[in-house]
Amino acid sequence: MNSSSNNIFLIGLMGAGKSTVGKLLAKKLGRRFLDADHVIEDRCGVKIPVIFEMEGEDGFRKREAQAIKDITAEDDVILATGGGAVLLPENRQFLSERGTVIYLHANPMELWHRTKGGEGRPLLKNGDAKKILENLYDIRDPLYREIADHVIETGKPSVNQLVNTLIMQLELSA
Ligand SMILES: Nc1ncnc2c1ncn2[C@@H]1O[C@H](COP(=O)(O)OP(=O)(O)OP(=O)(O)O)[C@@H](O)[C@H]1O
Ligand SMILES: O=C(O)C1=C[C@@H](O)[C@@H](O)[C@H](O)C1
Ligand SMILES: [Mg+2]
Repeated sequence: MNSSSNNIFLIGLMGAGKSTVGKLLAKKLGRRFLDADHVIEDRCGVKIPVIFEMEGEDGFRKREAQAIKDITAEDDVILATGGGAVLLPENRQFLSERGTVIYLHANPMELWHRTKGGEGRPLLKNGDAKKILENLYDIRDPLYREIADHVIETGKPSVNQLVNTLIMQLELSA
C-alpha cells in the first residue's frame, strides 16, 4: 500500500464490478477514473478481442503490463484493472507498491451471471464460460488476496451501497 500517491486500484475477476464500481467511486469523490482495458484499447486503436486475435493472450499481457507500469506511476488515480492484471509478478508489485488495492470479490456463479451475454471478453468465448470462470477463480483468487489491502464482498449489496461502504472504510472524502 502507498497512501501518499492517493491511488486506488480495483482488482478482481471479469464481472466483479471493477469498471462499474470504479466509475461511481470516482464520480462520488470527484476523482479521475481510468480503466486499464480502455487505456489499452485507446493506445492500440482496436478493441481487446481484436488484440487477442492478432497477438494472442501473450501479446495482450505485454500491452497490459506496459499500461499498468505507466498508470501506476501516476498519482490520484482510481483504476479499474483488467481481470488478469495480477498474473505477472511485476504488475502485482507495481499495484501493491503504488496504491491502495481493493479486491472486489464474487463467487464464480455470480460472476457467470454478470458476464453472461456480455461482449468483449475473449477468454470466456471458447468453451463453457462457467467452468472457465471457476478455473480462473481457483488460479487468481490467491493472487488477488496476495496484494489486496481490502477484500470487499460484492454478492448482496447494490453498486451504490458498495461504493458508499468503500468510501466509509477508506475514510475518503471528496
Ligand atoms: N455489485 C454488483 N451487483 C450486481 N451487479 C453488478 C455488481 N457489480 C457489477 N455488476 C454488473 O456486472 C456486470 C459486469 O460489471 P463490470 O463490467 O463492472 O465488471 P468488471 O470487473 O469491470 O469486468 P471486466 O474485468 O470484464 O472488465 C455489469 O453489468 C454490472 O452492472
Ligand atoms: O480476466 C482477464 O484475463 C481479462 C479481463 C478483461 O478485463 C480484459 O483485460 C481481457 O479480456 C482479459
Ligand atoms: Mg471492466
